[in-house]
Amino acid sequence: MGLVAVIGAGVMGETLLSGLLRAGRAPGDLVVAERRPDRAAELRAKYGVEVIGNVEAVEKADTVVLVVKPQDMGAVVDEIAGSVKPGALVVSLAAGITTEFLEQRLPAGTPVVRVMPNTPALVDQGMAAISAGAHCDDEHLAHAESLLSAVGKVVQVAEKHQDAVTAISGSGPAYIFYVTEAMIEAGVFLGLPRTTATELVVQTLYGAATMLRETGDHPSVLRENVTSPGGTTVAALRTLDDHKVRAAFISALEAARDRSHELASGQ
Ligand SMILES: NC(=O)C1=CN([C@@H]2O[C@H](COP(=O)(O)OP(=O)(O)OC[C@H]3O[C@@H](n4cnc5c(N)ncnc54)[C@H](O)[C@@H]3O)[C@@H](O)[C@H]2O)C=CC1
Ligand SMILES: O=C(O)[C@@H]1CCC=N1
Repeated sequence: MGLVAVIGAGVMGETLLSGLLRAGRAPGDLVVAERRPDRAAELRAKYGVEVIGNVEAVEKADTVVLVVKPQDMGAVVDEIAGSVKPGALVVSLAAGITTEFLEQRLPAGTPVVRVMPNTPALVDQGMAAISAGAHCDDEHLAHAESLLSAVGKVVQVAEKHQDAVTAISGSGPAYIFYVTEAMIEAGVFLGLPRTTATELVVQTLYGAATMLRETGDHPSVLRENVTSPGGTTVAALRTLDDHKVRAAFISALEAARDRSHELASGQ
């Protein structure tokens, strides 16, 4: 894999950087480029990594990982294109940005992998989907996979599915945190102390997620097991249906999918 350059170290860039270090990669095997000087200093102090300019980082990197916002991607790629080492792999973690967008701006034949990660990578429980660009071989894909598997699961998907993946697992943690907040507020409304409500909700989510993963049972089966006839759960679920929560989820994820698609055009 050689030297890895992380270009853009905000939330997602730091998540990947910290995961690679946790997985045993030496700080000397990584360089970071970050536009904000205060952030650069923070990362240098926290991780002992070299933080340098975009071009300088790319010049020496065998793998270039782009983690800037989709809206900044065109400017960054135009800046670094002339400095990418022949044979270096370019990996993009940006929502919406296609491999074609990058290939058109990079030297002809540059291998590009598009990745959609998510923030649970911070606790090594990430979910990343990867797609090959036009000049990628199996070795390039394996290389990108090994980078992301340091912080969680990795699946390969056809690039046409990446906007849907972004809507589901890329943005997904936010929906879960939103539901968590709503359940905690409901607990407070029902008179529970906030700390108690929080502990109940977080452990319930963790337990339910663990059941889904460990039993492999369909969520409908697991939900039915909680839903006693004429009981409390069915009363709550009926109210959720009255408020069209299931339909709202479908519309919400459709909006995220569409927004991901729009981001490709720099909007
Ligand atoms: N936050 C998330 O949950 C996820 C984010 N992503 C993708 O990761 C990318 C970054 O997102 P976040 O980390 O959330 O954003 P962010 O705003 O926290 O980080 C972006 C970083 O790039 C830096 N930057 C901007 N222009 C630069 C330049 N020209 N040179 C060097 N550094 C530059 C910024 O200073 C900032 O620190 C986006 O493309 C996003 O679609 C993908 C999946 C999940
Ligand atoms: O909200 C966003 O655009 C990024 C991509 C997926 C998660 N966060």
